[in-house]
Amino acid sequence: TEKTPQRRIFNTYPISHKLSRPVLIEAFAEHYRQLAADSEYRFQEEYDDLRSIGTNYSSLIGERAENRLKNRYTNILPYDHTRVKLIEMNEDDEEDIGSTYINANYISGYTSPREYIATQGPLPTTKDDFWRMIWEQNTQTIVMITRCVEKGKVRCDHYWPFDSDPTEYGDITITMASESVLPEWTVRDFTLELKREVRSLRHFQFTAWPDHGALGRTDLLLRFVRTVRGQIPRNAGPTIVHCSAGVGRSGTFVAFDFVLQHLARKENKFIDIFGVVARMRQQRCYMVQTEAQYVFIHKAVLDVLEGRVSDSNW
Ligand SMILES: CNC(=O)[C@H](Cc1ccc(NS(=O)(=O)O)cc1)NC(=O)[C@H](Cc1ccc(O)cc1)NC(=O)OC(C)(C)C
Repeated sequence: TEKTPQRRIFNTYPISHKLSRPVLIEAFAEHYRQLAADSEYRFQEEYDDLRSIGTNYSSLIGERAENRLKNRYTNILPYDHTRVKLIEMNEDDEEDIGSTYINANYISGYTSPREYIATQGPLPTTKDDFWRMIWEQNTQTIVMITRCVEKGKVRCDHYWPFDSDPTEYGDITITMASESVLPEWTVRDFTLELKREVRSLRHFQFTAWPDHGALGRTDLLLRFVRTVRGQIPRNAGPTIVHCSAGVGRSGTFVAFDFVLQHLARKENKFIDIFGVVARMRQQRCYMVQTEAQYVFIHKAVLDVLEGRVSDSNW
């Protein structure tokens, strides 16, 4: 009998497809419409395809018994391969991994492989380590996307001074130089001092985004991201982005900031939100933690492309 021609069936995407799904910018509106059709069926499908990405990476240091109390949530641990290591404090020869541990990961961005550090909201027991990380990483911008207490639950320690009195966090003295409270966010300027060296840092706290919820208004996120992006010093180390767990709202902020930087370059003809989130998921677990946040990123990008919200860089 005539041999049936062998049809090669790809039951698994080639790796490149699995981790990226670029869309022509001029076709993005139609792409969004298709994903949103039938009660967002294809958004759900695409978000489900992200679930397994990154789950093969280990979090052995975060799982250690001596580090258990340094984690805010039992299920949100930093991957070993991208975790931020605090510089050794003791002189002993053997490495004391516990003294170098903080629940934080480097996240690559549009201009640098360590453009951001995504981290949990500090705990009372980790806020000194948090400031130590900021000093060691030469961070000059903190983006906080949570309130300390939401719906009666503590989401983050008040890890900065309550007033302008200099306050010590370990070896570092923090002084609040100014505080500007706006309807949706607060901007604070701090000075940090260690062994007579003084540095400055700007703290942006977005206060209008409930945990596990979607923000709803894309113009708010756009204005906030642009405000922050426009004030990050060029010579600074990684920008710290945190919420309560450092994955949902933080991941949404980072993804949108990345895409806006990408769109600002006219030579770019494609946009790959799936690929941006997939890459972040290989660096920190659950980045963009809900499907609603994933849809929200798309809606915010669509609104920018269609001019419903103005972004002068774009
Ligand atoms: C869905 N909620 C969670 O997964 C949170 C961690 C978390 C993730 C994301 C966010 N949003 S944010 O990243 O935007 O801050 C807040 C909190 N985890 C907990 O509350 C976990 C329970 C849990 C929930 C879901 C799960 O799959 C596994 C374990 N509880 C927990 O860690 O309990 C403590 C705080 C008493 C130690």
